[in-house]
Amino acid sequence: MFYPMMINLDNKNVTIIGGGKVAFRKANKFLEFNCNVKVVSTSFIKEFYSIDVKLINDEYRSDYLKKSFLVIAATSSKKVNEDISNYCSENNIMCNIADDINLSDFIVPSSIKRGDLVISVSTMGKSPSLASKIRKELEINYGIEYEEYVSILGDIRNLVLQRCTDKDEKKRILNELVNLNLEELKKRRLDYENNSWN
Ligand SMILES: C[C@@]1(CC(=O)O)C2=NC(=C\c3[nH]c(c(CCC(=O)O)c3CC(=O)O)Cc3[nH]c(c(CC(=O)O)c3CCC(=O)O)/C=C3\N/C(=C\2)[C@@H](CCC(=O)O)[C@]3(C)CC(=O)O)/[C@H]1CCC(=O)O
Ligand SMILES: NC(=O)c1ccc[n+]([C@@H]2O[C@H](COP(=O)([O-])OP(=O)(O)OC[C@H]3O[C@@H](n4cnc5c(N)ncnc54)[C@H](O)[C@@H]3O)[C@@H](O)[C@H]2O)c1
Repeated sequence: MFYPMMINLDNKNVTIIGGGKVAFRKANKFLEFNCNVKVVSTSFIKEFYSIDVKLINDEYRSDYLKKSFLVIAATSSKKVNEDISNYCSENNIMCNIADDINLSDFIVPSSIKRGDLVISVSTMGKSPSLASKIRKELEINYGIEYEEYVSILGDIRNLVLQRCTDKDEKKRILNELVNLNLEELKKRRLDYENNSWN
């Protein structure tokens, strides 16, 4: 079973083997999470040349996986993908094998990111198409305005945690904040910055 968790990828090395559309989709997604992405492949689709990743035009060799925090095998060769999986398990590197969930230590859910709001959907590999369809529905329901909304919630939460000493009161305020709209939330932040509680 795959356990959902959030991994800190700040400045971590992610290595992707393969340069097709699957590798590109994964590379592009990782870039949203502030890590160093290296892609090794015998060919690259043109989209790779306009994103901020290190491209190495070569066949897979295990040397390329050294010092990787995460590895994605997305070549069109089942054999190469299996070799990558074997190297990773022998060397305790977490890997995702794009054509074999059973060889994967982690799988990539479909997700949307609105600043610090991240919503992920997985079907445990039963239907990536359904995960993608639900992601598209979420994109409509949770628009870019959520970026600011969550950021303000974070500001207010810090103020409440600093200034409110009663545990139940703290919980009540934090739970109720999410029912306010953006404008009400901005006003509340101002109120709390000026130290008035209600
Ligand atoms: C979510 C998403 C994230 C991403 O890749 O970034 C993702 N697949 C996406 C799309 C997609 N993938 C496929 C189709 C064609 C329709 C179909 O086959 O169903 C479509 C639809 C499309 O293209 O629109 C084919 C496919 N996928 C896998 C296999 C191999 C296998 O089943 O073993 C094959 C057959 C390959 C073949 O036959 O050659 C395996 C995996 N795909 C996963 C993730 C993991 C499980 C996620 C989950 O929990 O459900 C897992 C297990 C491993 C992994 O990749 O991490 C991304 C949607 C992004 C978005 O749009 O939001
Ligand atoms: N997980 C998913 O979401 C998903 C979705 C569709 C397909 N797949 C699987 O992912 C894999 C890749 O799919 P794609 O559509 O991107 O394929 P693709 O054929 O477009 O790309 C494959 C890439 O692998 C590279 N490659 C092949 N052999 C290599 C080697 N020895 N060393 C380095 N690079 C090598 C090729 O140059 C090419 O860039 C396939 O196995 C496919 O079945 C996974």
